[in-house]
Amino acid sequence: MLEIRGLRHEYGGRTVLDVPSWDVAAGEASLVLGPSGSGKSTLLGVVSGLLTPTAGEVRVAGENIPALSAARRDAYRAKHVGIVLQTLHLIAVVSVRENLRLAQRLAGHAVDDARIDTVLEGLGIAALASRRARELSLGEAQRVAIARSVVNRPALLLADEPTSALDDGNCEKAIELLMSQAKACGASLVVATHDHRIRAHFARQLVL
Ligand SMILES: Nc1ncnc2c1ncn2[C@@H]1O[C@H](COP(=O)(O)OP(=O)(O)OP(=O)(O)O)[C@@H](O)[C@H]1O
Repeated sequence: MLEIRGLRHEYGGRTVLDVPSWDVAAGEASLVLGPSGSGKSTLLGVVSGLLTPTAGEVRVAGENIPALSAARRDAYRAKHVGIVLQTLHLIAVVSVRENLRLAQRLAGHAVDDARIDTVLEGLGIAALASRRARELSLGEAQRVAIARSVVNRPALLLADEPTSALDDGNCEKAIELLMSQAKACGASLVVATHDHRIRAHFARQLVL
């Protein structure tokens, strides 16, 4: 699903990311570990097509993402990539359902409330559908962000520090939910973190 070759990224002539070779198979879960500043967010930015690397190939289902035009990269991200960031970026003043409908529209899909209900039920938050995002607890908001990331059945689910703000119980739950949701849509999961608590969940690890 994901094949990286000779990937390098520089800021101001300083190399901040250097990944000679890395593969993630379809449906596989993989952890990217590294201390602050080691390039984890840069790697996810490149894989999601938000950032054009200085050099290298990033193939997703055979397509070299950095070589696509900006418009095609946006379309690729909307259709095939789900992203959960540490800052959840929910739209605070609209309902949970509207947040998910917006994700469907942005991906060019028709609104599908049945799909939204299925995803919310799978995450145990069906009762929150009409609540405004700003009225949610952190744990609830995180589940909504996971729901939004999978609502369009992505091929690739990326999570940047999804657990570092969570206590041990919620940390376990968040990882289990990410894994079960990735499995439910057959997505490859890539979690970038410096949180060593979640290491044991991942057989495959890339250390930056
Ligand atoms: N826009 C930018 N301009 C210049 N340098 C940058 C920029 N973005 C990131 N960097 C630098 O690139 C390096 C890698 O940053 P990155 O955010 O990828 O690390 P990270 O491993 O995700 O860190 P953290 O765990 O703290 O989020 C850091 O040294 C950072 O200072």
